[in-house]
Amino acid sequence: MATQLKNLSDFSHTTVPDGAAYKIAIAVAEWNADVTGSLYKGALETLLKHGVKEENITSIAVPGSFELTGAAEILLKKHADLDAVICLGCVIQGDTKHFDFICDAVANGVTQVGIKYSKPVIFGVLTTNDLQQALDRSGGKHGNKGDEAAITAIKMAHLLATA
Ligand SMILES: Nc1c(NC[C@H](O)[C@H](O)[C@H](O)CO)[nH]c(=O)[nH]c1=O
Ligand SMILES: CC(=O)[C@@H](O)COP(=O)(O)O
Repeated sequence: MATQLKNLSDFSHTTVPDGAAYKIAIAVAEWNADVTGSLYKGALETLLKHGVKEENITSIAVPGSFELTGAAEILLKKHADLDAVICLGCVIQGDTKHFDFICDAVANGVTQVGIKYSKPVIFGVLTTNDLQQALDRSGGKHGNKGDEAAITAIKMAHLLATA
């Protein structure tokens, strides 16, 4: 499987633009808080490492991943100067189809919000079969999806500013 071949958070630091000029928001779901807390820590540290100023980072928490779409809408409607929104969550398969509905809703929802506001809305949501897969991707052997989301946000903000 692809993920067994590499750490998904490996990035060439020379290809990441300087984030000093960008204002970025992070929306993080509280469901599976141990996992999403690690995603958030990784995203925040990565933004700071790549030059985003602490005063230019806005963070909000929402109950679950399903609410991330609403969070992105609220943030971009209220803060027109945002350059990107990072949405972090962890959806773990249970016994019913609820997992499918949440995953589809948040993936499609954040996509539509990004299109609506012409701003990068980054899908940093783990959608896993079990807790171990989530732990492996939030600071474990397969890296940290939060790091990846932060790098993506900076790259897309740079693209928006320079295209
Ligand atoms: N089971 C998970 C949820 N469920 C909650 C939903 O996201 C939502 O808050 C609820 O349906 C009310 O609208 N959320 C996750 O983020 N992760 C899960 O595993
Ligand atoms: C993704 C979920 O909502 C899930 O954790 C809920 O579990 P279940 O499908 O057993 O109700």
